[in-house]
Amino acid sequence: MTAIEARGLRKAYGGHEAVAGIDLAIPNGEVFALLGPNGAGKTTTVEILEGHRRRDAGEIRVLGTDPAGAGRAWRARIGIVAQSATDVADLTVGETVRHIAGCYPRPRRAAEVIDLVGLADKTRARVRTLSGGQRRRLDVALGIVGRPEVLFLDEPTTGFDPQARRQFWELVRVLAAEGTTILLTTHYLDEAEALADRLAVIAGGVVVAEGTPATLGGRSAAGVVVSWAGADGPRMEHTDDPTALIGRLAAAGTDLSALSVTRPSLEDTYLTLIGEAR
Ligand SMILES: Nc1ncnc2c1ncn2[C@@H]1O[C@H](COP(=O)(O)OP(=O)(O)OP(=O)(O)O)[C@@H](O)[C@H]1O
Repeated sequence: MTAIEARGLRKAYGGHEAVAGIDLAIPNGEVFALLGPNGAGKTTTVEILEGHRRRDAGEIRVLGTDPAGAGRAWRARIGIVAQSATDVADLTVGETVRHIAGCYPRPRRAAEVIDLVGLADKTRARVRTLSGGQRRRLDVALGIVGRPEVLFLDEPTTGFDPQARRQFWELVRVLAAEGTTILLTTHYLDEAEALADRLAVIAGGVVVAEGTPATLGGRSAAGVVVSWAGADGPRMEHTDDPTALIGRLAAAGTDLSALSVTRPSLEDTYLTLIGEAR
């Protein structure tokens, strides 16, 4: 079954079309990343799919339901980590998570969720005393406490230190292994590469490329760069056939002790796609 489906999605603010015809089809259990520069239309798309923003046109189904008219039962199956944190009253971390857990029919245990996001030692701390990254971890806890079938993560790791990001990646893998469908927006290409089964690049409100991290934008078919230590200093060559090139170098008695063969990184591919879309 397709967990998230959008066809011909459009949304304009005043005269500006922020989302200009987006199609998405995300099967159950997939981790899907939306990439794109600031203002590309990612958050608008995600908020429409969450049922938090009206669309101008297009067909949408999330868990088989149009989010625009969906009720409490549907909402209980959805988890949201929005880009801007929701204001919470002057509660502790533990009270906040327990309070939100109470809104769901079959929540995770609050202590388990707090532990999963690495805030166990902050359970009794007031939310207003948390650091930015700790506050973001709490947002993630609130997004997953209801045991959602579909989880929307809008730039979830902004402000995380490197260790917290790795812990969060592990958490996403656990949720994915449990069968959660996850739609993630991120500006971290390493995050998309580490987590996403598939990804789409959005620019100017349209999808400019879609694929797996390995194949996006023809990445797997793109040539490689072979570099080695030449007699007169470092040498490099672009080639589609590294085996033949290295064979020729070896036959010519070239020193290959510093040989390297590299494909364009996901970031290289992304920047090329964004550049072409301008
Ligand atoms: N409430 C609003 N009113 C007017 N314009 C808006 C509103 N929300 C978004 N926009 C505009 O729509 C466009 C898309 O914004 P959106 O937030 O969807 O982009 P994004 O891809 O999520 O960007 P970022 O990476 O910066 O979060 C931008 O030009 C933005 O200025």
